[in-house]
Amino acid sequence: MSVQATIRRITAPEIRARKGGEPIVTLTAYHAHTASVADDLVELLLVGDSLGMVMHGLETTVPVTLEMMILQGQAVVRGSKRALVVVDMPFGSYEASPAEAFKSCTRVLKETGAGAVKLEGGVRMAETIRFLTDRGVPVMAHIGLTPQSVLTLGGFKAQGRDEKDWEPILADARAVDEAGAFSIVVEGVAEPLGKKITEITKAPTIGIGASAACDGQILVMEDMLGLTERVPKFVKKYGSLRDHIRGAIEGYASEVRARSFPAPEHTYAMKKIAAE
Ligand SMILES: Nc1nc(=O)c2c([nH]1)NC[C@@H]1CN(c3ccc(C(=O)N[C@@H](CCC(=O)O)C(=O)O)cc3)CN21
Ligand SMILES: CC(C)C(=O)C(=O)O
Ligand SMILES: [Mg+2]
Repeated sequence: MSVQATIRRITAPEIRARKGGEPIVTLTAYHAHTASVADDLVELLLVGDSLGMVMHGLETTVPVTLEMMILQGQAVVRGSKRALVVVDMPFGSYEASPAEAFKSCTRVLKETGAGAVKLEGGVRMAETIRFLTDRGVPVMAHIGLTPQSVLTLGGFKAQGRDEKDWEPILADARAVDEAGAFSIVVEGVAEPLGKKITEITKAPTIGIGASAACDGQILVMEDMLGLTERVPKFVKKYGSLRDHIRGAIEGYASEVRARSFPAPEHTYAMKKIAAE
């Protein structure tokens, strides 16, 4: 058996090679259970810092910590076998310098077993993306609507809906592409801009609220399952888990109240005493 045979995961270079090919199917996952359900149906699982909003009820992703990302990254790696696991770097863990980013990113890769990291920012993060990729850290970039900048942007607002705003976003796309990102998340941009970014980059684009022309798509799993209470405009619900869960809990509650649960098959009988 070759040493390679033990590596069954999809790798960052394999995702990179998908540019212009079959669309790359990706979702977020925060836990072992959701990771294991989705693992063989998607190519890539992102442990998004959106977990702060979705799992913890925070208003933004700003308070999310490296410890939170590492804990859920470990869970997703344990729950999956085949998908490439990418962990979002949280606000404050990578922006100050390439050296600080390297320290935070290698901590994530070592402690979780994930195959890559993602960080937000274009031109301003290009030097860091080059520094990391040159030193063995595969980086997924994230441009357009970058939620960690919500405090300076003044809200989660779609970008590039006026053509005069395109140039800085196109410059971001070029910068992260040339810096060696293996793929680029393009979030919350006008549809023609999402298409244009996809046309000018060598790395595959993963759209969320961007364009069907992107090389792949991502959604927050809880959003598309219909589990999240409020969702952005770009979400399509492919399920209605909230209703499904409520139905199950109503069934349980009524049977507990009627004393019809637990039934005999859910209880332990006494051991039979051997005849004397
Ligand atoms: N559940 C969830 N889904 C996400 O996709 C997601 C998160 N949380 N948290 C992290 C970021 C934040 N994201 C967001 C959050 C809100 C809007 C939003 O409310 N947008 C409005 C206004 C758009 C505008 O004015 O331009 C919308 O109507 O979609 C968009 C993206 C995307 N990410
Ligand atoms: C929505 C994706 C791209 C993300 O960054 C997250 O889930 O945090
Ligand atoms: Mg994120």
